[in-house]
Amino acid sequence: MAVSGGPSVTMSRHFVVDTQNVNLENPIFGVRIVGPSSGRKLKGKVGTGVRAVVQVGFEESKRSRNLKGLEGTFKFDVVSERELREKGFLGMTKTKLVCTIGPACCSSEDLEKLALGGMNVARLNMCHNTREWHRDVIRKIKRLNEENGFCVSVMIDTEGSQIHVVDHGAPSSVKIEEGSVWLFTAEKFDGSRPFTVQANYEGFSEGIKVGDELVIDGGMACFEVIEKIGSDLRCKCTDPGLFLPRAKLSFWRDGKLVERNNELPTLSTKDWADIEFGISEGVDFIAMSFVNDADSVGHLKNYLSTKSAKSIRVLAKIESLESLQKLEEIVETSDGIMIARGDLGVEIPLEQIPAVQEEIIYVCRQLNKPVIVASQLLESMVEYPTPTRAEVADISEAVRQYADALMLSGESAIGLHGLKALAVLQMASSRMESWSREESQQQLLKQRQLGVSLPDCIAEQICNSAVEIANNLAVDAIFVYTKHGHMASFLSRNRPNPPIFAFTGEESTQMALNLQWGVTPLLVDLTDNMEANISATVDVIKSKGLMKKGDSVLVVSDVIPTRDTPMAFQAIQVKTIH
Ligand SMILES: Nc1ncnc2c1ncn2[C@@H]1O[C@H](COP(=O)(O)OP(=O)(O)OP(=O)(O)O)[C@@H](O)[C@H]1O
Ligand SMILES: CC(=O)C(=O)O
Ligand SMILES: [K+]
Ligand SMILES: [Mg+2]
Repeated sequence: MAVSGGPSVTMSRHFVVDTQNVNLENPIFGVRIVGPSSGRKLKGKVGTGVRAVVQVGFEESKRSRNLKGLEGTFKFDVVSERELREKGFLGMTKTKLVCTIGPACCSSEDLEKLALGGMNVARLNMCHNTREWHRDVIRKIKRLNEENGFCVSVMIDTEGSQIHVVDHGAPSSVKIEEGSVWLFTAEKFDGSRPFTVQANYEGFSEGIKVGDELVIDGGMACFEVIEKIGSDLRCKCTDPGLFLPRAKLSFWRDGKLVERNNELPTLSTKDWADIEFGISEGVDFIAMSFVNDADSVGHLKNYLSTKSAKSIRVLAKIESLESLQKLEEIVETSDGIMIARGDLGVEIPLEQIPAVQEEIIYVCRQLNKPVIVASQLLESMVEYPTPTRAEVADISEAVRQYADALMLSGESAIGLHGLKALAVLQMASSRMESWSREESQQQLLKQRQLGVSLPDCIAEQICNSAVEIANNLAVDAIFVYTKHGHMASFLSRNRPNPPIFAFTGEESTQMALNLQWGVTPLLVDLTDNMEANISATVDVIKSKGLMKKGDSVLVVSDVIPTRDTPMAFQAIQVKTIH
């Protein structure tokens, strides 16, 4: 969609940068609008070849005269390139897809199919399988990225500490009849002992009283505690159902959860060993299970920086009652959030999950952290080749709420139709994205100002305004040049209509941005000369035939101070392609 002959716009209106909350210690701060005749206010139609520039900085900066050429060139990952070629800018999917890798999809061929199917992040759940198995999968993914031109990030998900069943006397599920009496113990037993269940943690019954309710997997079956013998519990089934392997145990009293995770560390000795493993294998994300407070997240982040692994992003999994109570501080401290609805449903009544999900997504957007909606999105597809209508509605709701990413668990890890499930995720999210656009439901967020320092405030406001401009002008794409990904992430936070192409010189930034809504991260050697960076990247896309005359892009760049440009500034430019 070219802007040539497009809507008449009063450029100056869009470029108002809200400086109300900015601490204006520096009096030279201001907005400069550069039109075709520099210095004059630009008013009227945006036509082909017209370029408008807004610069915000501490003072008008000197243009670098050192027009060095671009050192390197960038490569599209094969999936983004194909998607752009097939569907055009507006057709690119915004919602990111995470797939859990398990025995059903761990061969190189399977992983390649998932990558081609749109997997942005591969998740390895350290609860299962051996470290050697995980290492093998990580290396296969890295090889595919390198040799086949994919861009798939790797996430490990810690096992965490949780009370669950180790042994219920059978390899798969066991039926629980109404009225049957079972012994729950932490002691290991050999072979099969009927009506006996081993829990993983010897303190599992601490503080539990006769009369408490024991709930299996958030409602798969219920028991009443009828006797306490030492630390063992004798329980009578009040609501029949099933024990699955690793079934989770929660205790309830007077309709309220008996909170108990405090006794267990968020990161166990095994988790620390898995984290070491993740660092040595160069993973991009660590998802921390059963986070209860911000301190544990901060602790892991500090640890990673002492290990020179600061670029690994830490995602806090929200799956306990306690984490909900401390949501804001956890979101603030972490690099992103996973709404782990599976375990969350064990800790809070199921009917609260939809509202809690919406609230978490809202808080994450406010604080500008990527958020993944996880678990049971397409549960029926573990077995069946088509989803239920309710599942499609669930996916659509998460997309409508503007979650950054959706995650498959068992659907890809052990399911019979993992690839199909991925296709359903992509189709359903892409449909809802375009619907949202058509319905123009995208009002700008009533945003909280996040920046504290003046440069941070400027970057944030620039991105908010840039998205408004991009939507109003209906540009085809937004280009952002970014080192650490902050500007790209602020653009994504505004959920713009056009796709965001984030050019970065840092591989860790590229891999981290893989999780952010609407962002296609591209690795490129950036020089200090932003004009040269812009024209070189545009040239590459043009030379691939992915952009044509009349297409328009909005460019957001961050010029870092150098000897030639001693002042840092950010600029928004709208360019049409000749
Ligand atoms: N690496 C693996 N090896 C074997 N089975 C796996 C593996 N990863 C996942 N699975 C299987 O897929 C199912 C769903 O996987 P997933 O990791 O999402 O479980 P989960 O219980 O929801 O996650 P979490 O333990 O983090 O709460 C698991 O129950 C397990 O049977
Ligand atoms: C993903 C996960 O950990 C859960 O849903 O519990
Ligand atoms: K886990
Ligand atoms: Mg979980």
